[in-house]
Amino acid sequence: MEQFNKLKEHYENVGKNINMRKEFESSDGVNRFKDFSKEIVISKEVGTILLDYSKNRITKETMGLLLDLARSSKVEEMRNAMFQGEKINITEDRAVLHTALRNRDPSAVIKVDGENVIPSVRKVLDKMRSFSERVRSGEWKGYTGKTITDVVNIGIGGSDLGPVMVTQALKNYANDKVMRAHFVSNIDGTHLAETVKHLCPETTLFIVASKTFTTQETITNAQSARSWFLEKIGGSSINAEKQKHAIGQHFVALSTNEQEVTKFGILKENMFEFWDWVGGRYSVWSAIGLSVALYVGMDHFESFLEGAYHMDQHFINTPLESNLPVIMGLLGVWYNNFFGCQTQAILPYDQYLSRFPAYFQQGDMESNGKSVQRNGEHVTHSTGPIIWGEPGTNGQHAFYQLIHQGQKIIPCDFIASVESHNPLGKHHQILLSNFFAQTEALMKGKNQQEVTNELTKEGLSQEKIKQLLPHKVFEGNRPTNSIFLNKLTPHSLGALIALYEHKIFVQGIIWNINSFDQWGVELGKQLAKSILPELSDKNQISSHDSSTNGLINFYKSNSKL
Ligand SMILES: O=P(O)(O)OC[C@H]1O[C@@H](O)[C@@H](O)[C@@H](O)[C@@H]1O
Repeated sequence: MEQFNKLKEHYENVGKNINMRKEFESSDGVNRFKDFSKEIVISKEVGTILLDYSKNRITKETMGLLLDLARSSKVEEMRNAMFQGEKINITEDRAVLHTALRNRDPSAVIKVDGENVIPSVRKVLDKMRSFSERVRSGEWKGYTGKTITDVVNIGIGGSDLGPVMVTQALKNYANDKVMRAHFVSNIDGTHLAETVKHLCPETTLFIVASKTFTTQETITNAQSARSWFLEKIGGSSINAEKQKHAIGQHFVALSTNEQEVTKFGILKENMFEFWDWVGGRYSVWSAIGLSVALYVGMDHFESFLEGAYHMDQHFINTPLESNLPVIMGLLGVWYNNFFGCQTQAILPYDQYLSRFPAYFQQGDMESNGKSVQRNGEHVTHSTGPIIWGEPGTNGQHAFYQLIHQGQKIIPCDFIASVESHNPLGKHHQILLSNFFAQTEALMKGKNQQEVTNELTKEGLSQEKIKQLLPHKVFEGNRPTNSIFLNKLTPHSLGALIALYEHKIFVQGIIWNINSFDQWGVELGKQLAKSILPELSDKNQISSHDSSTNGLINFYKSNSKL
C-alpha cells in the first residue's frame, strides 16, 4: 500500500534515527509535550484523561504519515460500520456491537437484521438492576431464607477476565460486608475446590457465565458446583422438588443459549440474556457484568457503562489527529511494523488495575493474533503484538532491567491516577514519583559522560570507572505512553477499557484482519476432546505423534487409573 511504503521510506530516512532526548533538548523540545499530548474530558465529576505520547520516536511528519495510513485504510468508514451494526465480523457473519450495550442515548436506534437491539439491551439492564438490588438488599433469599453474601462467577476467557478485572479495579466501591465476589475459571479442580472450601451453600449464589453454554471448562465446573451445593444441602435425602427450588435460588445463568441453560436445570427466569453480536472478550458490558453489578451495585455498573459511552463518543466524533484510540493504535503500528517490535507492555501504577494487563492479553491477542487478511489472503506484514505487564512498582524490581538495558525495544503504556483511593501518607506520591521517573529514564537514558561524572564524584579510581562504565550506561530512547486519569472510578475505568478496545480495532483495520473471530482457540479444544476418552483406561496408545503418545502413556503408567 502506498501509505505503508511512504512510512517505510520515512522510517529509513528519519524514523529509525530519531533520538527522543535530542528532540526534547532541541529548540523545539519545549513544545513537544504540547504537540504530542491530548487531554479529553470524560465527565464533569470524573474529569479528564491525559495521553502524553511525546516520549515516542516520532516527529510531526511521522504522525502525519501515520494518520494518512489510518485514512487510507478506511478506519473512519469501518468505525462507522461497526457502530451502525454492519456485520463486520465476516467469518462469523455477525455484527460487532459491544458499543450498543453501553449506549446511553435514550433515543438510540441500532439495527441488526432490521431489528433495533436497544430495547432488548435496556430490558436486560433493567433485569440486572432489579435482580442485583434484590440480592444486595437481602430481599432475595437463599433456600433456607438467609441473605446471599457471596457470589461465585463460573466462566472462562471473556466470561471471566472482564468481571475479574473490573471487580478488582472497583474494590473500593464495594462493601465486603454486603457482598463478596469469587471467580472460578480453570478446569483444574483445585480452582473450584479452593473457592468453595470456606463458602456456605445457604448464602452463596452461583453465576454460570458462558456465551455459548457449551464451553467444557465452564459446564464441568458448573456441574461440580451444583453437585457440591446439592450434597451440602442434604443430597439424596431431600426430594426433587426441594432440590429444584434450591437450585432456583442459588444458580443463575448469563448466556446467549437458552436451550442449554434450561437443559442444565437453570430456570428461564434466572437467565440473563445477551446476543451473538457481543464478542466474548467484549462482553463485560453485557449480562456478563452481573457479578460486577452484584459486587458494586447497579448504579456503579451503569456509571461504568457511561464512561465507556463517553469514550465511544470521543472515538466517533473526534478528528483522527486528536483521537486517543487512533493515536495509540497508530503508535503501536509504527513500532510493530517499522521497528519490528514484538511486544507491548501495559504497566498500571495502580494496584486496583493489577488484572488490567491480563484482561488485555485476551482483548488484544485474541483479537489481533491473526495471519490472514479479511479477504482470506495471508498477511505479508506483522500483526498483533504480544501483550504483557504487571503493576508498577512491582515490575520495576522484576523485569524493567530488560526494558532499560536489554536489546529489545519494548513500547510501554504507563497508567496512573492523580488521586488515590488510599494515599496513605506519602505512598501515592512515592508511587507517582516512580511513574514519572521511569518514563523519563527510559527516554533519556544516561550517557557515558554522565556516568563518568557520577562515578568520579563517588571517588572511584580511573581503572574502576573504566570497568564499570559500559555496564552503567543507559542508551535511553525507549518509547512510552503515559495515560493519566484524575481518579480510578467506575466511570473512568469504563472509558479506559473502551480506549484500549478501540485502539485494538484501529490496528485490526490497518492490518486488514478480522479482530472479532477467534478460530485459533479451536484446534486445541478439538484435540483435548478426542484425547479425553483415551485417558479412561491403562491401555497404551499409539494414535498420535511419538511425543504426545509418550506423554499420554507416561500418565497412564503412573496414574492410579
Ligand atoms: O463464554 P463462552 O462461550 O463460555 O466462551 C469463553 C471463551 O472461550 C474461548 O475459547 C474463546 O472463544 C473466548 O473468546 C471465549 O470468551
